[in-house]
Amino acid sequence: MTTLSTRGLTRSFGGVVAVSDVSVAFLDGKVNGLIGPNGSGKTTFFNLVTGMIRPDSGRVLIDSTDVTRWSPHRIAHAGLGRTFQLCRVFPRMSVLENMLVAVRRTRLRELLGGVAGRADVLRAREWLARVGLDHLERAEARDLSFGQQKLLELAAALMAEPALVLLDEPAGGVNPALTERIADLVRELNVREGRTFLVVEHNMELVMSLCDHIVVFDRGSPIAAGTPSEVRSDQRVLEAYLGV
Ligand SMILES: Nc1ncnc2c1ncn2[C@@H]1O[C@H](COP(=O)(O)OP(=O)(O)OP(=O)(O)O)[C@@H](O)[C@H]1O
Repeated sequence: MTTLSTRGLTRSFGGVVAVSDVSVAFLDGKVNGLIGPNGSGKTTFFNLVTGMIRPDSGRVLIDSTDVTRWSPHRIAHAGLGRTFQLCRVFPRMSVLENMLVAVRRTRLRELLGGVAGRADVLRAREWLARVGLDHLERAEARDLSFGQQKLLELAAALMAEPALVLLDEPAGGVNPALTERIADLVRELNVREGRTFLVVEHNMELVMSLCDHIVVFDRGSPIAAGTPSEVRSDQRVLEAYLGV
């Protein structure tokens, strides 16, 4: 099990405090949700915990290890994988190559010039089959639909076998059928393999049906946390969304 928590995490951009004194803990082995109105600091929070940007103050902990100033690469090695809101695949590489690059990025040996091993190719094909993209392994990533690219990005993140997976708007811009496939995959990876998820998502129906535990941000800070039904009936959450 891998526990992600923060203590007093803070980050400003110019005069805007995007993430303000955030101390939260996510639940091991569960699907955690992070929701909040536009601009409430969710993506900045993701970027802070994955080492993409540095906090002004505060700490990020994986289990009891302080990973606050670690590089994204080192944090990935500690078991934390992620996808991006706007999806990051290599457009001119094939689907299979995208999967293998993901492995190489996490392994120094291969960065220094190795060719992907047979075992990696087999594993890549297994993941592609699990996300339903195996028939497209030779296609260039840019020829996939946006939803398929998101599935590819998720499959590539899974090549590193992360214990904890952060998904930034997995359903954003994705059609309902692919959204359902992504949701099924998250459930399966969570229930069968015990992987922990942290999902930022604007699709409330999906968040409420997928997540066990939800943290709600407003103006850079958590204002509520609990089960979907607890959060849904919380007055502060309703006010934040209605902008009252
Ligand atoms: N690189 C940046 N430079 C300047 N301001 C930024 C930067 N990144 C984020 N912000 C500001 O920080 C605040 C939080 O933004 P952030 O993108 O983290 O929110 P969010 O909850 O992910 O929003 P959304 O739901 O729209 O994706 C916003 O006011 C945003 O304008």
